[in-house]
Amino acid sequence: MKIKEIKLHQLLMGLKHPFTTSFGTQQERFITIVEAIDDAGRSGFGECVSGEDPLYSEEFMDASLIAMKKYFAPLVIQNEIAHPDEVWELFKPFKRNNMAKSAIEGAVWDLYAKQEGITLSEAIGGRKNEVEVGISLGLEDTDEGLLERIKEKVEEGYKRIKVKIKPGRDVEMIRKIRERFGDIPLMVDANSAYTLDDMETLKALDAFDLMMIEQPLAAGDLIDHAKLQKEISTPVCLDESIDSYEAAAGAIELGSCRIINVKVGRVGGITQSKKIHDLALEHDIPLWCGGMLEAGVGRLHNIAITTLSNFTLPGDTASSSRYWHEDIITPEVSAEDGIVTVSQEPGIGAAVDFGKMEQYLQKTEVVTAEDAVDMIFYD
Ligand SMILES: O=C(O)CCC(=O)C1=CC=C[C@@H](O)[C@@H]1C(=O)O
Ligand SMILES: [Mg+2]
Repeated sequence: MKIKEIKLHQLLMGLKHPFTTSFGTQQERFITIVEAIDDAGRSGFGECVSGEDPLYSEEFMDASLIAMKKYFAPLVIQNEIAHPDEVWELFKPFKRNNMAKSAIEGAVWDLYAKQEGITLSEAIGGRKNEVEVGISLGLEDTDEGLLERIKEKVEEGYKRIKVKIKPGRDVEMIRKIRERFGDIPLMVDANSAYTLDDMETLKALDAFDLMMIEQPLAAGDLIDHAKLQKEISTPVCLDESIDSYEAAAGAIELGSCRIINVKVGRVGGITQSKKIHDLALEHDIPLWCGGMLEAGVGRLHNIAITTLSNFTLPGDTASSSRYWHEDIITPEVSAEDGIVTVSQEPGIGAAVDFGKMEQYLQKTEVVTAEDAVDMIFYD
């Protein structure tokens, strides 16, 4: 495959409803849509999921944009790529910057699938025609406000409800949810807000028969999570700590978790996600696909990865309309009773709608073959 140029479409999208986690409240989302264009004028799309600030992880959009422009976009233009699995190898000398790598790699995967006339799911090796999805709800100002949101989403049929917790908004809040909604599939995500000093609180959560507790302790930690998992019966699920295949292997070996949330961007792309998938399958660790408040392109990539067999738990990929007044793809992602049907159109399976994108577009930058990877220590 020969990629002629890459466009980086930088969007600013207002969220319909503010999203509050243990580390802050988000009202809008900066998103970069990567468009890789081949000699025949076909386009493949990826989405960069870095945050605006390095709060969820060390990556943030300004840095990702530089990494994409300076290294990863030029590398895929300057090299002939036979299969998208080669992209990770091409990027390998450059450390981390996984979300930037994944955005470029994702566009190459979509382009490859379109060139082959197959769906992205088929290109990855997925088998499902539909996937089950849940919803991730941020903290509300009051527990009553959260209960109202949950009621709405349970009625919409989402297959599980994930709520954010933080110290002071945990045990009592979960008790109220259980009292009101009985035994709905429920999980919590702490975004690394606790330490082992909070063992009493974390143990108290065991009483609520939660599907899992996601990333209770420090981002990157595996040791303390292994200690915690020994003390509680609720499965620990790791998100922020699994930033590579090696981290997944370490977590499995140490017993740091019983479930893994795979975010394609966080682990460096689809090729790495597949590797983690196969490893987890071998060790009976179920997976689900986490969300990063994506626009349509990222949602479609998430759906494609979820079609792999060991993504057995409902993920975060809720309907486009839960986040955006208008998404940038046609048709939008739509969950019916917690089920998303996988499109049979080639590639990501929906059109990027430039008309709709216009309202969010801040800037488009174009990277061509002339934009060299200018490194002092690189030949
Ligand atoms: O996209 C979604 O609906 C999931 C949102 C979500 O839970 C998260 C998005 C971005 C960063 C984190 O706060 C977080 C998570 O930890 O999973
Ligand atoms: Mg999380």
